[in-house]
Amino acid sequence: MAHAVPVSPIRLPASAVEVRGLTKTYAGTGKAGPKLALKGIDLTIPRGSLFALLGPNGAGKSTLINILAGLVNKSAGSVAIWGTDIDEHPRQARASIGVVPQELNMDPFFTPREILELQAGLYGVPKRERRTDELLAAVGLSDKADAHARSLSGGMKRRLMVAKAMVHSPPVLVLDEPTAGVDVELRHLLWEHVRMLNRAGSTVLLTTHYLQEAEELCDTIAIINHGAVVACEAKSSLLRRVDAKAVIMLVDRDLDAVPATLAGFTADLPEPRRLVVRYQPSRQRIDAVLAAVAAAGLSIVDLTTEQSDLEDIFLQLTGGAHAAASGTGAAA
Ligand SMILES: Nc1ncnc2c1ncn2[C@@H]1O[C@H](COP(=O)(O)OP(=O)(O)OP(=O)(O)O)[C@@H](O)[C@H]1O
Repeated sequence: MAHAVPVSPIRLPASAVEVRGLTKTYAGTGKAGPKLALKGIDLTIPRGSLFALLGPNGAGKSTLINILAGLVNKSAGSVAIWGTDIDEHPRQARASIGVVPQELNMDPFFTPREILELQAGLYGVPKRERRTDELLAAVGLSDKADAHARSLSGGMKRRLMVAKAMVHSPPVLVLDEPTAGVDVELRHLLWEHVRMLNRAGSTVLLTTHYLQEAEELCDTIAIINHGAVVACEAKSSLLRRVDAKAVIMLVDRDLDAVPATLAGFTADLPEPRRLVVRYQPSRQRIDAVLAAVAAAGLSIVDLTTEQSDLEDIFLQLTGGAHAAASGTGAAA
């Protein structure tokens, strides 16, 4: 009688990346003394997440990414990528991660197909397992497969870099400033592409100076400042951290001053008919604001509300030492 062979479940790591007590001190050069770039950080990147790493210039983002990529040696602490310790099994750890660097470094005389084939060779991917055509199609470059890389636009080159980082099918993909310097339209295309990769199962870690990019694209956000992690949590919980909302009302008559009925709130009168009332949603309700306006005998003609965004939280957590810009602007 045949016995059923127990099927062993595929073992997936609890988290995509686990960083514990990670420290990096760069040796001093010339007059400059040693630089402590990472101060014993702990960081967990959940499996399947679309994770943003934010921080002002010099915070330590590139240092962290370069350690993950095996390009910079850590001074202390441990790093596991897809469950593999980078010290114990460096090759296996490196095979679990694909890094798209900021600079578009590629040989201009090779074609996208050749670039992907070379990269696959570098990672020892056997010919029959290569997915060159599939990857070119995935990044929308099938029709450029045999064109010289120098003839590609900046956006095409960036997409080719993403394909290049994926030739060895790493479960973790790191994108360093993926949309730096690209126009708004292309940025949206790249975002869509990153979402698609994430839906297809890749854990994506990206660094960005565009706070809007992190807010729109990512589900988990870490902020580092001066080599330390100052926040690492789900975007929704991070956004709830700043407990402040504003309600802006246009009222039916001119006022000389903020009505006394609004004494329990922080209120301004920027124009005779425009009242701005700030409140803390955790302990105050918008009904109370509206009731206080009604109690002053005013009718509301129009009303809008404003909520704190990632920029407020970023500035609060990094000490505002940094001129962040929202919208399409850069935070650097
Ligand atoms: N090779 C190096 N030698 C000495 N110091 C370095 C070296 N690389 C980085 N640093 C320093 O380490 C700190 C962290 O730098 P890092 O490049 O990791 O920051 P970052 O967050 O990536 O900044 P940016 O947003 O400007 O890219 C900075 O003070 C930087 O000057």
